[in-house]
Amino acid sequence: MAPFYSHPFDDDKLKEECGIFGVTGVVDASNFVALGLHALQHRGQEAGGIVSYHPDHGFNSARRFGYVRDNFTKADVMDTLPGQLAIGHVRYSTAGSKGATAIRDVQPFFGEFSMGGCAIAHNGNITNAIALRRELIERGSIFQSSSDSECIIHLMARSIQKSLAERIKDALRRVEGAFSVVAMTRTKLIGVRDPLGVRPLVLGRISDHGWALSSETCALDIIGADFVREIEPGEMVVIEGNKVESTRPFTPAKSRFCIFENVYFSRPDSIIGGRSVYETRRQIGVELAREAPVDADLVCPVPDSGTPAAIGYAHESGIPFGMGIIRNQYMGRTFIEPTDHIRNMGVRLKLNVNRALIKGKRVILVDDSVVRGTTSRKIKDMILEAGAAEVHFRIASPPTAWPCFYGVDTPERSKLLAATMSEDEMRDWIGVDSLKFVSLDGLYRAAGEAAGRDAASPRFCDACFSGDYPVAPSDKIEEGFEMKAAE
Ligand SMILES: O=P(O)(O)OC[C@H]1O[C@H](OP(=O)(O)OP(=O)(O)O)[C@H](O)[C@@H]1O
Ligand SMILES: NC(=O)CC[C@H](N)C(=O)O
Ligand code: SF4
Ligand SMILES: [Mg+2]
Repeated sequence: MAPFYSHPFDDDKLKEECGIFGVTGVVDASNFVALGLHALQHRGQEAGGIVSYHPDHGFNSARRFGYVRDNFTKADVMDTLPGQLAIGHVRYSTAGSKGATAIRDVQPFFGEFSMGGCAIAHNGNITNAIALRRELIERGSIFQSSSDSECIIHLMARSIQKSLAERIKDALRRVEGAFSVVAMTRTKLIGVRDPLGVRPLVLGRISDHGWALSSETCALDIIGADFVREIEPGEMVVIEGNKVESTRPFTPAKSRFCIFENVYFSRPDSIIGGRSVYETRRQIGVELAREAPVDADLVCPVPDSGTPAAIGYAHESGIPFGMGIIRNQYMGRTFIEPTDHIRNMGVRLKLNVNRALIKGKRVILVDDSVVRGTTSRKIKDMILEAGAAEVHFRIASPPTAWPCFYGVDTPERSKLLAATMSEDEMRDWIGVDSLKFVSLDGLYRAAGEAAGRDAASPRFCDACFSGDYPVAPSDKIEEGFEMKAAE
């Protein structure tokens, strides 16, 4: 077991991933970044950081555990981040330390080079980070953190290229896995997406003088920026003044955007690949209703992430939609609790049954995913206890049977319910009258692929459902992870 990849929450369930944001050409850039990160908070709640540059004050940074709103709204912090160029990161760890344990793992990372400073914020996960770190340490690099992302800074330091942008290219050509990166030098804002474009990254325009790079379009909306376009898979943009220069540093590959962004990670008000995430989710519900109908009295979402799919299911089936489960908006995320006991309680604290609506009804519950099954089991107990006549689960993604190695912190394979049980066994284990998942083809149709999944050349990464990993997770294979056998 690699020491810097293990932590006490390793049995936890599927998580979001990081959010990255950067702006240039605006006064008080760090305040824009704070707003952008606040809009991306759903992608990472462990910690956040901002780096800014001002010609008189140089590079400054602030990194904090916890929410953006609790850290980057205070004058005593924001006053230390002057300048018209800034980037930021909200973290959900996939490598290195977890939770609020090591501030040195909180991004952006910064390096001082002969040609000036450079800060980097990374969303994704480097699948050869252990091998790279080993090699870099053997060759003299002194790591400051346990994060995979820090490899990028050290690879840049070893590059012989003359400009920082060229050094970033050199570094990222050695990196395997998933990366969307926002970086800054003294004068440039830089955005890069890995050749498969697994993680999102978009470009926005602020009035006629500024630019923004963001994980999702919802964070452009919050600062009133206009969405210009997506950074394309394998593309690097270097923004200086009013100029956006685009290059393709990597060997071209067919893009494989993460399909789970559509199901769960991205905010429903974001636009991905020209489609509204909300609409895709609603359409998954429509597909589910066609594939897995059931006679019932009420369709209820597991809020919030199951809501658009439940709306689609109700519409397509003609069964009334109702809020049978109410979410306490002030509850923190369940993931922060360290033990199973408290985590299980977390579901109770966060979600409560609307008894008056549920009593005596045959209820269809729609959730986005089943990972360990903890949530489904708790909710079923709550619904039955409130007097439901029947409980049917409909899930807006196929069974999650494989871990993600590209920027989402999934449990090891043996802890995934679908890795060890058939659909019927899962139904019995959760204890519901019926349990059905949308098919992979149905999910692709909902995401805009009318013909379903093209097995020879799938449009998305769907490895957590299919076991078809577009990039071999070499570190994990070295640790003993077994890939799915060829069919
Ligand atoms: O099968 P499990 O291991 O319980 O995991 C699946 C659940 O985890 C997520 O919800 P979560 O409670 O993490 O957060 P959410 O509020 O974003 O839906 C997801 O939306 C499912 O409801
Ligand atoms: N979820 C992410 O994108 C995480 C980025 C990086 N791998 C980290 O653990 O900090
Ligand atoms: S394995 Fe799943 S969660 Fe990870 S990138 Fe692929 S589709 Fe997304
Ligand atoms: Mg949920």
